[in-house]
Amino acid sequence: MKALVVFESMFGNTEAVAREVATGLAPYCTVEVRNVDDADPVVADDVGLVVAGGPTHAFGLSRPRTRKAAADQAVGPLVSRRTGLREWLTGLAPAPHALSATFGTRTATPRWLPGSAARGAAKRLRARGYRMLAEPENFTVHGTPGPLTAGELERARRWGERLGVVWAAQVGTRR
Ligand SMILES: Cc1cc2nc3c(=O)[nH]c(=O)nc-3n(C[C@H](O)[C@H](O)[C@H](O)COP(=O)(O)O)c2cc1C
Repeated sequence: MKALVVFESMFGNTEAVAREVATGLAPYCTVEVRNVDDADPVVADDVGLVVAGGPTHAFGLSRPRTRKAAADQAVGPLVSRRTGLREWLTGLAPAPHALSATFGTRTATPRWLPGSAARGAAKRLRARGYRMLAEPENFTVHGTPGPLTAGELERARRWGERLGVVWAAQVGTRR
C-alpha cells in the first residue's frame, strides 16, 4: 500500500512539515510527497492513504488573492506557485478505497485567531466521500513567513508515525 502526501506551501514551512509526516509514515508504507502544483486529481488505485496539508490563510484554505498577498511578502519565489489545496481538493476524484488525513500550518500568535486549513481540507475531503483516519492537525509558525515553532518538525514526524500505526491497525498494512 502507498500513502500520498500532498502539500501546498508558500514559504516552505508546510513543505517541511509534509516531509516529516512522510518520514514518520515511511516504516508503514511507500510514501510519495507531492507539491500541489504537480499533484494528480486522480488518486491511483494503489494509494490507500491521502494526506493533505496547507497553510492557513484568512482563517482557512488559501485563495488566489491570499497567495498573491503571500507572494508580495516573499523574498524569493513561492514553493507552490500554480495552484492551491482548495483548488486541488475541488477537482479531486472520489477514491472509495482511500482513507485520508489533513494538516495545516498557522501562526503561533495571536493564539485566538480562529480557522485552520486542516479543517477546511478535511471538510472538502469528506464532501468527496473520503473517510478520515485522524482529526485534522495544526502546526505553528512564527509570524507569516516562519520559521516553524521549536519542536513542530518532531511533532510532525510523530503525527506521521501515529497515522501509520492507526492505518496499519485498520488495514493490516506494513512494509
Ligand atoms: C495572506 C495570508 C493570510 C494568513 N492568514 C492566517 C490566518 O488567518 N491564521 C493564521 O493562523 N495564519 C495566517 N497566515 C499565516 C500562515 O498560516 C503562514 O504564513 C503559513 O503557515 C506558513 O506556511 P508556508 O511557509 O508553508 O506557506 C496567513 C498568511 C498569509 C500570507
